Amino acid sequence: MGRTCLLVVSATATLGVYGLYKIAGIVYREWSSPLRVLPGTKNPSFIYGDLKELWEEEDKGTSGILVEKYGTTFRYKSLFGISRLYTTDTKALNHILMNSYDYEKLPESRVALTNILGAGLLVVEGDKHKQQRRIMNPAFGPAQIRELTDIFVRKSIQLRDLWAEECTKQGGQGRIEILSWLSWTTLDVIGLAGFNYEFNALMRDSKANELSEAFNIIFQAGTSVNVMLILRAFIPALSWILPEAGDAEAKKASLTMSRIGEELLSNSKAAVSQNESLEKDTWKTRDLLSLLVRANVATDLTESQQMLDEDVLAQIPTFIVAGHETTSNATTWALFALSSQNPDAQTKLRNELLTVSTDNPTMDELNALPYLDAVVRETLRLHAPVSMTSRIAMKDDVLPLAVPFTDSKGVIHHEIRIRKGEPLLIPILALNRDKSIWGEDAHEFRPERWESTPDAASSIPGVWGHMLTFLGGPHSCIGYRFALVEMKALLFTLIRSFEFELAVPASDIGKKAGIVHRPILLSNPEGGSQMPLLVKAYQPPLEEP
Ligand code: HEM
Repeated sequence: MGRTCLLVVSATATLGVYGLYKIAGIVYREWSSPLRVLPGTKNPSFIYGDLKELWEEEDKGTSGILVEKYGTTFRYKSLFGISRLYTTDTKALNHILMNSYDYEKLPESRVALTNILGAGLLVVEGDKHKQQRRIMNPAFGPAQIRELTDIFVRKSIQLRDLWAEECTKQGGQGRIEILSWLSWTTLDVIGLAGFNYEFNALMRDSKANELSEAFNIIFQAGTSVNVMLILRAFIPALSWILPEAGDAEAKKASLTMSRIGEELLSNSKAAVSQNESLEKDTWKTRDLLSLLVRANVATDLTESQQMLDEDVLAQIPTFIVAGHETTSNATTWALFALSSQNPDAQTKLRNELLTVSTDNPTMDELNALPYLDAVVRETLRLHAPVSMTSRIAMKDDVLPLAVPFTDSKGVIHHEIRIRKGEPLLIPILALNRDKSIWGEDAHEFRPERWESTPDAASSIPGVWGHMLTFLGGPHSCIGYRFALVEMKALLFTLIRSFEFELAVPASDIGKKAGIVHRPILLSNPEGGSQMPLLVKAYQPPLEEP
């Protein structure tokens, strides 16, 4: 007993000393932080610092207010008063994004996602990222997306017909919760276009599909990553102390995902090798996975440059995670904006879309519609589904600034020193809504602004559209062309067929910040993510006799 007591006391003492050592390290790092020269916020809370205000900005969709208050580059307080950098300076962000191997994604989120998804493109860094990106880039090129367009259109038409039935059932005008429907549609699309798999998510009566069920268990009904998995990635010891009740179920789901993934991969391989012997015209395998399998065996790659089967497999859940809720939320926000923020734009868009004589447009026909393009751009600027992301500096570095700042001694600084290990925010939405770039009406939904893009926007280091919505640099969204054409196909089909109105007062629509920004009803936040619209078939006006 005496011995056990001694052991407990010495273990507690060791832990105590270790704790003090760690705290002293944090205090010293803060005291010696090069960020101390930056103008700083007032630190409203010792525990939360400015985090509550930052999250509130995200939730209320008022991104950019802190920038208006403190300028382009400032120091905010994170938990327990630790200083962090906040910058919308385009030169600094360009430096971070273009040198993406010196500014990696946070290890905590990478570990959590790797545990769930495997080492797919969303989580790998360094040489492995370069290798995967090189092999996968061609599968996301314009020619490939052109081939996939009829899947986008087919699924949009299926959704249109289902909404028409709903309207009829409800006596003409239907109250439809569009977010769920769009989410089922984009899941079906990514299944077919991503790996030739039919989720049948839009067929609500059919038995839940095995893969989507497994996926829902792991991702809690597709809304957010399992918090416990993230916590255990942060603190691996938790797996020992707190075996989670749903663990067995999650493991089973994970095994189901792996088994189906392996089947899909072997089907893809078989189809690719069969097609290799056919004429190019009869080439049938156009889904992303098959293109990836094909690129992975390309003759200019040595065996060591090729991706391992397990890495190819990891791309299946990666496509689902990255490409499904992002696009459904973006399309939901587009319909919200056209219903309540600018209903005239809805009419103008419909008039343009009705000039097309087919219900089955090609990618080129969709891309030739200027107002549709402007509506998609304006939606992705004002309602970027991923509102911010983060990085961590892998080495000491210096960030150049386009807009210098003045410290408390009146010294002007044209750059900021960054220490290895410094976490950094990339405020996507704040930059997309920055009044100094977009003008005083930056918070308004005005597709016409795309008739002449402001000069200042050209300095934004985004891969597409003078905005950060798909980020920029080597880690930018590989699926942006896919998302754009899918959104266009959906809007084309739905706006031609229906008239949309918000089913609740606009002031009741809020945003729930998360990895993806989702709409909620402020009057009923417990009701979860939703966007109820009143939908009725569009009736063209009668022609004058
Ligand atoms: C409107 C729809 C979409 C938006 C707003 C969006 C946004 C983004 C953003 C902001 C990132 C960078 C995240 C970071 O590095 O922190 C990203 C990465 C990525 N996205 Fe998308 N995305 C969309 C649709 C898609 C689609 C349809 C796919 C696939 C079919 C896809 C696949 C990916 C992948 C694989 C990455 C990781 C790329 C890398 O790190 O190299 N995304 N996306």
